[in-house]
Amino acid sequence: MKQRLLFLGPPGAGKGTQAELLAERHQLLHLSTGELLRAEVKAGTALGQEAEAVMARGELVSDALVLAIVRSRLEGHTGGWLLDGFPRNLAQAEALDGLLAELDQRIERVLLLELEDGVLIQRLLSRGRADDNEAVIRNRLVVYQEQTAPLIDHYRQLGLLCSVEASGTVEEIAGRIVASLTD
Ligand SMILES: Nc1ncnc2c1ncn2[C@@H]1O[C@H](COP(=O)(O)OP(=O)(O)O)[C@@H](O)[C@H]1O
Ligand SMILES: [Mg+2]
Repeated sequence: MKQRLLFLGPPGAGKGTQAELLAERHQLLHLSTGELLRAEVKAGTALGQEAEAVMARGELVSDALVLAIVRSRLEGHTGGWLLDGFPRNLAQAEALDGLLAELDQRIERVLLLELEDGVLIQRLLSRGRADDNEAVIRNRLVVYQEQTAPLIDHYRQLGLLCSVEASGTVEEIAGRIVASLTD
């Protein structure tokens, strides 16, 4: 099975849920930049203080800050990994390429979780995180379309992209993901 993966898709598509499940079942390192940033905010670190207001608006925190977080976790890790919420724009994708070249590793597959906007918004509203109110959700979807969606073509051109229908139950989606990683 492929062991070095990116999860791509809009907020609410289920990246975190599926990434956590897959990581646990296949002993992969799960790196969610959103989770790591929220932990920094909670701990009140300098980094967290810098990120908090940006996250509350649904915008992206600085590429340098996020890259530093990812770098610190991937350096020294030799096994498989699964990145969720990173890269989120082309600059981050290029920075990741540079980091992986240094580590002599490469992305084996990019899983795009696809789901229609209406369902995404319903899922996010029922989740109720601090940045899950309607105005911020709309902004996160705009930021996704403008900054993150261009990564779809980028990874398609590299022959790494695999689309997965992200509707249905957690286990149904997990089944589709595993099937797409073993072909
Ligand atoms: N790679 C990243 N670059 C910049 N900001 C990020 C990144 N990852 C997470 N964030 C910040 O954390 C917030 C929440 O991210 P995340 O938990 O991944 O949301 P979701 O999974 O709902 O898309 C984002 O709206 C953004 O402010
Ligand atoms: Mg998430």
